[in-house]
This record gives sequence, C-alpha cells and structure tokens, in this order.
Amino acid sequence: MALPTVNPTTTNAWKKLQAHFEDVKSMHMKELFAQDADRANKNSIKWDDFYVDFSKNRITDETLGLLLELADEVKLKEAIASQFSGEKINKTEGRAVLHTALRAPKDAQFFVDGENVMPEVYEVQEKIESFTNKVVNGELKGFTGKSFTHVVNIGIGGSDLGPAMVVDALQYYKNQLTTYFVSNVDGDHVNEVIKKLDPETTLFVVVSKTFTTQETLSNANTLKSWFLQSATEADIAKHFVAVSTNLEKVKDFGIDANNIFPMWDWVGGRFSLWSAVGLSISLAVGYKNYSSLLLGAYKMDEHFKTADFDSNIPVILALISVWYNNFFGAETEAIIPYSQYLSQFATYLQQGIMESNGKSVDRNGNAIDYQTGTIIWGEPGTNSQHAFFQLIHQGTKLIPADFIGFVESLHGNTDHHDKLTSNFLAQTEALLNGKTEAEVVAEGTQEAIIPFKVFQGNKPTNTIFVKKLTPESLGKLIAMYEHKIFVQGIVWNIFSYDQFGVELGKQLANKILQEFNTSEVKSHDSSTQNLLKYYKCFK
Ligand SMILES: O=P(O)(O)OC[C@H]1O[C@H](O)[C@H](O)[C@@H](O)[C@@H]1O
Repeated sequence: MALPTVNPTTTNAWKKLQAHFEDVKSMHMKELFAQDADRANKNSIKWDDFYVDFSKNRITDETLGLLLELADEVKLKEAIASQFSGEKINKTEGRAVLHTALRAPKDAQFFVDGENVMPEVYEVQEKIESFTNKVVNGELKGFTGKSFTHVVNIGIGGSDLGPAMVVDALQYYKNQLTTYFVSNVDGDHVNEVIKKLDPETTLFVVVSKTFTTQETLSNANTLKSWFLQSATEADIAKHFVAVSTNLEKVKDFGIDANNIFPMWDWVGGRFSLWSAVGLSISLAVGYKNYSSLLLGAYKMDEHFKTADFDSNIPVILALISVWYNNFFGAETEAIIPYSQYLSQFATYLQQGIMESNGKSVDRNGNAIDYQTGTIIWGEPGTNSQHAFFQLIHQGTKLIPADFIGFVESLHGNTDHHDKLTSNFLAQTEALLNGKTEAEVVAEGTQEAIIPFKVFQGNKPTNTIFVKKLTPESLGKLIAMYEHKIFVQGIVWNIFSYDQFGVELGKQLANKILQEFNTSEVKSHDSSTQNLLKYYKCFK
C-alpha cells in the first residue's frame, strides 16, 4: 500500500482544530495548571529510562484529542506499517526507507523487493565489529608497522553530522583513538586536521553514500596526496577504508575491495549513522558501545510501532509541534540539551529535520498552501541562557523548545550537576509562569522600570528527562527525533526522504567552477556576474 495522500487541511480534525485554536489561543498555561491538579501526570509519558513531560504546552485535553484525530485521519497507523514493511515509500527516488532494519535484532525480517535484508545487515555489522576490534587492540598496523592512533572521518551531510555528533556525545565512553572529522570543502578544514596527523598512525575512513560528493572526494584526494608524500600507493590499502553504496567508484579512487563497508540505497544519508556510516563511532567508542547505541534505537522503534498514539513519545511530540507550526504560526523550534556532550545535537537535527521536511509540494505533486518543516536551532544550556534566552523569554516570537536533560551525570560531581539541573528545571518553569506586574512591583522595582521586568510566560516547552547519557539512551533519543520527522511528514502530506532542494546550488557551483578557468563566462544575473569577475581579477 502506498503512503496515504491526505491533505491535512481538508480533514475534519483540522477544521475543528482551527475553531478550537480561536478558543484557546489567548489562554495562559498557568490557568490550565491551576484548573487541573493532575495536569502534569496526565501530560507526561514515562517509558523505560525516559520521562517526557509535555504538560507545559498550550494544549488542553481537547487539543490533544483533536491532534490524535488528525493522526487517524491522515492514516498515520497505515503509514507507519508501510514504512516498516519495506515498501518504497520514498517514492520520488523509488526507494524503501529501512534505517530501522539496521538496528533490529538478527532474527528480525525486513524485506526489500521480496528479499530479507537482515543477513546482509549482519554481515556488514560483523565486518564492522572485527575491523573495530583489530584497530582498537592494535592488531591492525599502518605501513611502518605501528598501531593506529588517529581516525579521520571524511564525509559531509549525513556522512559526517551523525557520526560527528555521536562521537562527541559519547566522548566519555571513548577509547585511546583520537577521531577527527573533515567535511567542508574549505581547505582550511582539512589543512588544520593534517597538522595534527602522523601518516604512519592515521586511519582514513572515506564515507559517501554516492561517492560522487565534491567535498568528500576533494578532501579524500588531498589527504591521499598528503599520505603519499610519506608512503607508497601499495600502502593505501592499509590506511584507507570506505563506506559507500557505489563500490565501483570506491575502487576507482584506489581503495582496496576488502576495505569497503557497503551500505544500501534504502538508507537515507541523514538516517545512516546506524549503517557502516557509523564506523567512526564504532572505532571511537568500541563495538560494544556502538551496538548499545543501535539497541537503544531499536527499543525506540518498538515503542513507536506499538505504543498507542496517546502515549507514543514521537507521535505526541510531532503532533504538538504541528499545533504550533500550523495553528500558532510558530516558525522555529529550539533544541536545548542540558549537556555539554550534546553540543552538536541541534546541528545534527538541523539536517535530519530540515532536509526531510523542508518541502512545499505534497505527495500528490501539488503545491502546498500550509506550513511544513520547522526551522531547528539550539545550543546547550546553561550557555544558551546567557546568549539567546532573552528573546525566548521576552521577545515577540513564539519559540517552542525541547529541553533535554539527564538525571545522573557522568562526571559524578554533584555540585555541578545540581546547579545544571536546577537551571534545567527553572527555565521551563520561568517560561511557563513568567512574572506578573504585581510580582515585579512586590520586588520593590522602581516604577519606570516595571514594564521591562515583566515576563508574559506562556512559552511552551517539552522536557525530555533521561536517566543517564549512555550509548543506549542516545540511540533512543536520536530515533525519537527520526520518528517525529516521519510523523510530521505524514501529517503534512510530503515526502520526507528525498532532498532535491540541495541539487540546484551544486549544479550552479560546478558551472561556475568551470568558468573560473576559462575566459568564457556564461550568462548569469548581473550580481553573480560581477562577483564572479571580481574573484577572477585576483586569481
Ligand atoms: O554520503 P554522500 O553521498 O556523500 O552525501 C552527503 C550528503 O550530501 C547531499 O547533498 C545531501 O544533501 C545529504 O543528504 C547527504 O547526506
């Protein structure tokens, strides 16, 4: 069964939500809390080591009921079944979407074109495991017989952001290997990394699903040339491995066939850290931790597949986000992890969410006249409190925010962790309640200053409180957002798994690159034409 193609704005639930919005739009959450002593209990989900409190949102029981009706009317249940069945729901690219197969147990079955992909998935996982073990325990050596000390992941987009974020997030679990990520075609990136490398002890992991990406091939070639200043062509086999679906292109690049970790077209780039794209993660934290990450994601998959929608974390978070995006007109969502380890989390989610749901044509091929993908941004607390929180508290824009925190710290210093957690809790409370004029007056504030010190409050937040940052809980957290993306794509009636919007700039860049080296400058708008000429003047 193909994905349903229901225009959400034509559903009964949508119309009811519009009318309901008019009734509740000016309501203050403070009143909702005052009216219902059980609000926080009712509007939270405790699952495994996750406690998700969504009570600090501008929703009533009726809002939630209508959002759940919307999920039914757009046939979310059927859509979930289609995705997990291996059907080619990425219709515009003719592909199945099965990143969930990559974290499923060995005896699970996922079919693509009638064939169970699990044996292949596990074959690659076993290859990752044995390769990781040999690198980490020093058995595998470089061209001068030394063990590896450094790993460089060369990739961009989905072949960089996921592994880079996870390696950073799981630093606490890292082994002796030092890991670097080179992504930008800006030569400064690769040059700065080269300064820190020793060719004798560095392993290069070239990651590119297509193996045609300009940035990755340029960086890989630069690193290969640098390596060959000290080594021979034959040594490349000892130092370069690749992750790709394009085996021919990898071989053309000069990487030994045994050093290729395959992936499949049914894994989208931004959902690929669970495939061999995660090789750098496995190398950095060891295979055991890497498989715990996968296990966490699998547990979230099971929750998503089986929990009723009213207690289904990704579904609830997705529907609340639709409420703000499509009814309140909120344009952005902030992701605020109270963990320095998650400092790249929002950056990672920017690709996942914005590349997936930044679409304006529906699944019938028609232009859309309602809002789709939200703008994602964020930085860890408490730093962000001292940077952009002013605007969230007192600005004119409505910015729903996810607050992500951990009950236990990894460092064990209670003084620091209590301070961090008190801020984590205080901020959502402040955003909820604000501060009234009466309260400002009661503080003895000088009269002329009073209006400036008032906080309206009524700013929505979700609190995602997780027991501890572990590979497994991180896997759950990432998978939670992956499923949220999917649910929202279904509601908005868009295809979440293609990304044609990134192609135009690439095509034009290739054209301009040719023009730098010829006297012929093809027709551009006058602005681009002038800028191009300006650059050429100094070349
Ligand atoms: O893995 P690659 O084929 O090199 O692709 C890397 C990235 O580039 C593309 O432009 C897409 O926008 C991303 O979705 C993808 O992750």
